[in-house]
Amino acid sequence: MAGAEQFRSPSPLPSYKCSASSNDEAIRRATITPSEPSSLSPAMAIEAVLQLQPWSLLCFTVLPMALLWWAWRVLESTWIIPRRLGRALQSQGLPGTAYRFPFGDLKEFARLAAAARAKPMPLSHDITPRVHRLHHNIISEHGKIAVTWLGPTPRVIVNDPKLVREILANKLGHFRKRKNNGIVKRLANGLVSHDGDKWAAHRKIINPAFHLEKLKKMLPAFAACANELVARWEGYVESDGAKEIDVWPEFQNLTGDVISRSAFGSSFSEGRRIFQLQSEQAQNLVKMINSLYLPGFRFLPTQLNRRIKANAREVEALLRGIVSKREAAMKEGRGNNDDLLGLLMESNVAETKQAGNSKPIMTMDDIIGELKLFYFAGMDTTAVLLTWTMVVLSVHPEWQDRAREEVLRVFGKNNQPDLDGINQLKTVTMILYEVLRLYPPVVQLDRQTYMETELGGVRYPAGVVLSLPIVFIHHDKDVWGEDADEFRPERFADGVSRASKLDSPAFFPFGWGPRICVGQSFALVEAKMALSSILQRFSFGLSPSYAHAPFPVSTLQPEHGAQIMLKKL
Ligand code: HEM
Repeated sequence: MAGAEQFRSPSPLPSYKCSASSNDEAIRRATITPSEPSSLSPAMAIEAVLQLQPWSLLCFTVLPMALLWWAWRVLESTWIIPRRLGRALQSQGLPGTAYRFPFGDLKEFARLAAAARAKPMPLSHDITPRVHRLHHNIISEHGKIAVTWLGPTPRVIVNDPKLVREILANKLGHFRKRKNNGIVKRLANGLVSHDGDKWAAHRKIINPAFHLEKLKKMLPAFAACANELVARWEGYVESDGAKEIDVWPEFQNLTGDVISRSAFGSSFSEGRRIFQLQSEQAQNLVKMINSLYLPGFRFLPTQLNRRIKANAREVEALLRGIVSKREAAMKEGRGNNDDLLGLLMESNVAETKQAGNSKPIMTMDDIIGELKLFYFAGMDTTAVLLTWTMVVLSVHPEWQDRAREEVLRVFGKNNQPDLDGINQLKTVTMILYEVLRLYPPVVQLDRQTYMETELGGVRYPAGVVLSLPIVFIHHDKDVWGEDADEFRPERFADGVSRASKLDSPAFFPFGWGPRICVGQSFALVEAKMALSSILQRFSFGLSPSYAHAPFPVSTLQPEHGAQIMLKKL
């Protein structure tokens, strides 16, 4: 830099270079040679800094300090804290791969993930070797509780159902959800991203909208979507032949439509656009996670980031329009509260009144965040449940026949399934539970210790990430018996709590405790309605082109689709 001079300041101020032309006076006062260090008093240094031009102040003081602070935070979170946590766990003799910090397991993980992706597996319900292979290997080597590192983050894998229940029940408030990264929050800033009082207030408002009694009002929406699906399939299939259909995208459309219709009633067509955009956003998110994703990368103007932003803006605008219209209608007494949005707004008003607040507990932005989340949390989860059910019933035609017999007995061949009838479907329920056990849509839950806590005889410091691999618990022979990898719906004949060998439940497809899935009844009624409509009209089997490849993306999806041969009955 032309004409630059140096001055040295006493600790803690670092050395600076500044432009003499713009700061002559400040530099004259502050410049000292190494031979006269004692002549700079702290007051002089502060005065010198105060006299710098704003831009040089920024360049030579604020920016370096910010950089130093950022570097310290990175070092702290990627090295110092993880090492401390890892050492605290090792010192208690917790088994695992704790010494392979930080890249040993990452390399192993990449190798196993590549091997898992390379080829489909034989059609077996034992999917654990393919899904989360790293955790699978660690558990088989080190037991039900083990430490590992995923990159710089130490994790404790907890594979014991009793401890999983204890963590998820969170009676003492020692555990919290792992903080979402910013992208997930931007896609759906709702219940899943909240903690503490905000979560509790939102959950209290949202719960009533999903009560079984309220779902009755949404049943026509469920039925309309199921009818559309089967009518489309009937159009594909010739009357005497069989037709191959990839049911995975079909069910994604169905579940997106169901949420649009049950959330927005008459504004359904805008809802459909939202669900298209949200699906694309979910795929973009996966692309982002699969690419080299480093903190801060999301702010770069890459094509993917621009697309994500544009989508988010459009979804936001559509939702804002729908909510504003509904607010106006409610003020004029024309509000419709037969759909999720109406029920949510009604519950918001009631809770706000009860709390004696002048401002609504959930703001417009909050409501938009929750609506986005319904798509994000409710679409692919239910779509994969239906997809794996079709695959499994194709492989086990005897159960397909039993389910069809039950559906025909309850509804006949042509009658529209209703809630009373749906509640009588015992075999269908057992089948869906068994599919949720073998192919849980959410394969793993994460929690983090919020404060030092004891669990199963080990003291965990605050900040440890706990991975709860639901998929392994659901396939554990100690829990379910030697036939754990087989499809045996009859194990649920006496309900969920009697299904395993243990005397307490070990079935967590919807989570457990206070944060259990708010939409579980919604999802099950929706799945039963769709499955009943399909069983009433079609028989089905696997297509020769089907390749079994369960793969965990955000949910446990069929990597190469789910090609099913449909035949009209
Ligand atoms: C088969 C279908 C579904 C499965 C397997 C499923 C699974 C789950 C699981 C495991 C959780 C707990 C996450 C945790 O504890 O960290 C959860 C939470 C949640 N689910 Fe679902 N879900 C399904 C359908 C739905 C539907 C249809 C909706 C809404 C329309 C929905 C909305 C939510 C919401 C809002 C949460 C957050 C609850 C909270 O944090 O308080 N889910 N779901």
